[in-house]
Amino acid sequence: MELLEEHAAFGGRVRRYRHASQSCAAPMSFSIYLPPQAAQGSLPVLYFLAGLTCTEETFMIKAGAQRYAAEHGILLVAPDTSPRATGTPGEDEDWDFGSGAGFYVDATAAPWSAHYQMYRYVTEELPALVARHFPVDPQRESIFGHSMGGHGALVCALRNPGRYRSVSAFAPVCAPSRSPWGQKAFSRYLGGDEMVWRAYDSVALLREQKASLPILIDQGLQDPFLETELKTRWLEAEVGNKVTLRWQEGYDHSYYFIASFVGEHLAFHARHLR
Ligand SMILES: N[C@@H](CCC(=O)N[C@@H](CS)C(=O)NCC(=O)O)C(=O)O
Repeated sequence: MELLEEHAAFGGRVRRYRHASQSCAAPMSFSIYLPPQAAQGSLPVLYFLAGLTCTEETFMIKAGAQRYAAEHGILLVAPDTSPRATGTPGEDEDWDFGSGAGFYVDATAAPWSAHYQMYRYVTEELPALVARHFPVDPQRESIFGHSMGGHGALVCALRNPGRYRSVSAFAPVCAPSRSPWGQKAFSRYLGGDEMVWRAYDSVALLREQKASLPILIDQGLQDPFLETELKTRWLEAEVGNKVTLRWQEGYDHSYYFIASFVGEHLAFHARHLR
């Protein structure tokens, strides 16, 4: 692992690393926050998956989560949103597909399948790497995310019952199979068979969910993507009884919204990670 930068924050350290990823057959970058308690022993770990156009830096810079992670003694890990500069033709043409838009799936369709293996990266390779290099208790993991990353967090937790103690999301893409962003990404990463898409669709997964899982979702009512892309009302109608969904009046899709509620999300995860 190559350390790219390091900063003191709230008595702990923010670090950014690059490493050779096996899953993505490419270099991948991630940020980590080590709270002050990391000097004393192993801690619970909370993964954050970011949205379209974001990198491993966005959440660490904009969400203001370090204050709360230091308070609760939780280690934060934020991966990049896709592999980059893989040489895949077309990967930099769209802001909502390819680079910065891996959608947390394991691509099965060429040419994307060679590098775009973000589901495996986030659920297997990165946690193993983090456990090897940092003082984490791998039995105490939770996950959260925003927009495309809210979709990713929900899918990772719902597909691995018992693995994550809790999951939360800010403005998640709840039903990518019904959203233009999701349809564009899934048809190119996974191919045209919509039955296959279900394995990465939170509403579909929640319908079949059996094991109980603490799920918190915050959604702003002034979010410009709410009706077209996020399909939160569809989630509420279909499986609303399985999640705690909070509608937040006046809030939009930005990191100002995330920063306003990130403390409550950290407290929610801290309760389940104890
Ligand atoms: N294409 C638009 C929308 C992209 C967008 O809203 N991205 C969200 C995630 S879906 C985000 O977090 N952007 C980064 C930021 O706000 O710092 C843009 O680039 O402004």
